Amino acid sequence: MSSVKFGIVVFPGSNCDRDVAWVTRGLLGCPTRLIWYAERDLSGLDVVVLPGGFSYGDYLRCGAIARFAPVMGSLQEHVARGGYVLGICNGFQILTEAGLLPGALVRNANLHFICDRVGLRIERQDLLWTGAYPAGATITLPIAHGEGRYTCDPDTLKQLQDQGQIVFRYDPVSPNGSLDQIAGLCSPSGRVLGLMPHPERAADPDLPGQDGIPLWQSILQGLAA
Ligand SMILES: NC(=O)CC[C@H](N)C(=O)O
Repeated sequence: MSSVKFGIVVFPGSNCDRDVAWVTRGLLGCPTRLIWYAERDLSGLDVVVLPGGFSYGDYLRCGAIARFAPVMGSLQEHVARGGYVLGICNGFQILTEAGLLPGALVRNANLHFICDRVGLRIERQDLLWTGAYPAGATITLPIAHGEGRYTCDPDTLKQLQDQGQIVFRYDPVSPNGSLDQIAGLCSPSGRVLGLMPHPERAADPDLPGQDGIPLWQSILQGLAA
């Protein structure tokens, strides 16, 4: 039993909240609280997860409405206090819409929803999220999105590159046309991570892929230290 406390925000239309809870509570044995989007209490949580799904039916743009949910004000405060946030897929989209991560996720280059397993290169091993992966690791994780093509202006891209904020790159090919093969990035402090692939769908020993397991182990190792 680990004492790392996870919160998972549930928006109307989230569909990966219970998958994340299955990993954090079921497999890792960590205290895990599901937090309805209208709540504001994030006290006592180490890591807040924004899960994948179709919040508000993906109307306007994925994540564009969820960013106005009451819980998002508390999430901003959680970040300001130095708390950790993990945005997976729709969660990553919500983080960019909320300005907690730079840039935007727009329609896949082929205009199709892509459900597949993709290769990824892990660019940093010094973060809370990646410490348990071997240096230079390439892994395979599932993706399932229609708006996963990362884009930003040239100055922002240079800043992301210079500050080492790009954590995951598609390798060898980007399935969705993402700028600079970007699949996941972090805030300058490294405490906020967003990624399009789904590490929670590659953590159960009964599933064919388990390359998500080290991401969850990294968090436990980092916060237990
Ligand atoms: N799996 C997800 O979180 C999907 C995100 C979003 N609904 C999209 O299609 O891009």
